[in-house]
Amino acid sequence: MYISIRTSSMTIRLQAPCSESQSPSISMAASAPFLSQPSQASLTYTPPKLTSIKSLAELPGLTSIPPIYTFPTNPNDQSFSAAKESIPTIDFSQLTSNNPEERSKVIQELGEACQDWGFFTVINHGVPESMMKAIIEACRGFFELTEEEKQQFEGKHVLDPIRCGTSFNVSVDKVLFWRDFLKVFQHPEFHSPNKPAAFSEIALEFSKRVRQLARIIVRGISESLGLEENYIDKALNLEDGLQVLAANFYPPCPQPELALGLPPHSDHRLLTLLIQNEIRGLQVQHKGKWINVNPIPNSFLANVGDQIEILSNGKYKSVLHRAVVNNKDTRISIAMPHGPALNAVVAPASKLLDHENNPPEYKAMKYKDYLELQQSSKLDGKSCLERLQDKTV
Ligand SMILES: O=C(O)CCC(=O)C(=O)O
Ligand SMILES: [Fe+2]
Repeated sequence: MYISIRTSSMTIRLQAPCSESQSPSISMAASAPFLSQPSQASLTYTPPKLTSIKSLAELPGLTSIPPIYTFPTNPNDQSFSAAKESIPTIDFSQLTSNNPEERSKVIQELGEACQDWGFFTVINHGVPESMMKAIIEACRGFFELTEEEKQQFEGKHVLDPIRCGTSFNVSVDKVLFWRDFLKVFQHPEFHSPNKPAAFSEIALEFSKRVRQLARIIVRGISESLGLEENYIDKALNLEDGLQVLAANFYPPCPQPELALGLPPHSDHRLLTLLIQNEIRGLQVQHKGKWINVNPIPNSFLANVGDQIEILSNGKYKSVLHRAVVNNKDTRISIAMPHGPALNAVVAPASKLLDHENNPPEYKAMKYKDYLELQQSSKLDGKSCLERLQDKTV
């Protein structure tokens, strides 16, 4: 399938991926007016392979987006909350406090945040701001590598420890997303692209710190559910838990109202901790309406993933969120999802079940199987989690 893009000086035809057998890249076939006559063989132009939204966004004079990036109905659905509600804040320092009253208060706040929002801002976390900025710049440096350099890291399988690409999964996406990504496994084994040079050192330090935060927050969540502090740690073997650095790059888009960076989805892990540059773009669904998230400097945005929804038997829901794009600035976000060990089986905690009044709502599944299912399917709301919801019990 070919699609045309008009820039102020030429028309470019792109070959869009349309079947699973095609590689996750878009090859550009030239049809600039001055090259359009096949007889002019000497003028044959072999354009570079277009593998990223960054290289498309940087085409000089791009004024419209190719139809493959255009949603049939307005993707930026207008049902925004008029209320001035904002995501709750959790003071991380209180989670590690020796003062039992302070700790029980923050555990309660954490439980309420998980139940009412599924999202919360984490402050006083102790990760130096310079480190947060350095990892964002390291990721920017990765996306700014040449297309050829990045191609070395184009993973083929969802369990490849280093994988970069564009959209979500171009072999299943019907409409492409205005986003490039880099996903790197950080734990139980640390991986890193070898470019840019400083990436590895910064990523190692940053992910260690973030994993410590995540484990302490997960203990707090466990306690807030009325489980033992270490219940989730032990049940899902978090010592070997999967931690991924998932960086998103959203360049300026000439028609931001027609495109999306990421569609509404829930995160499939236990807990994601996200940082972002100063550009807005994330929206969270709350009480059926979308809320714009304002980036708060020096904080992490945490959200509950599908595995917490399963484990809590639906008491804490993984919440839909999406990324919109803009026509001025590049937005970079780094999500650090923390999951169970790949071979752990996730099921509702038995202590939270009562077979008469609170039967299990989700089937048990090995985390590795869930991960493969989610990453190889179309990103579509909570469709993956819904496959586990056992309505027959
Ligand atoms: O870019 C964002 O803020 C959202 C990223 C996200 O939802 C994800 O990577 O799962
Ligand atoms: Fe997400």
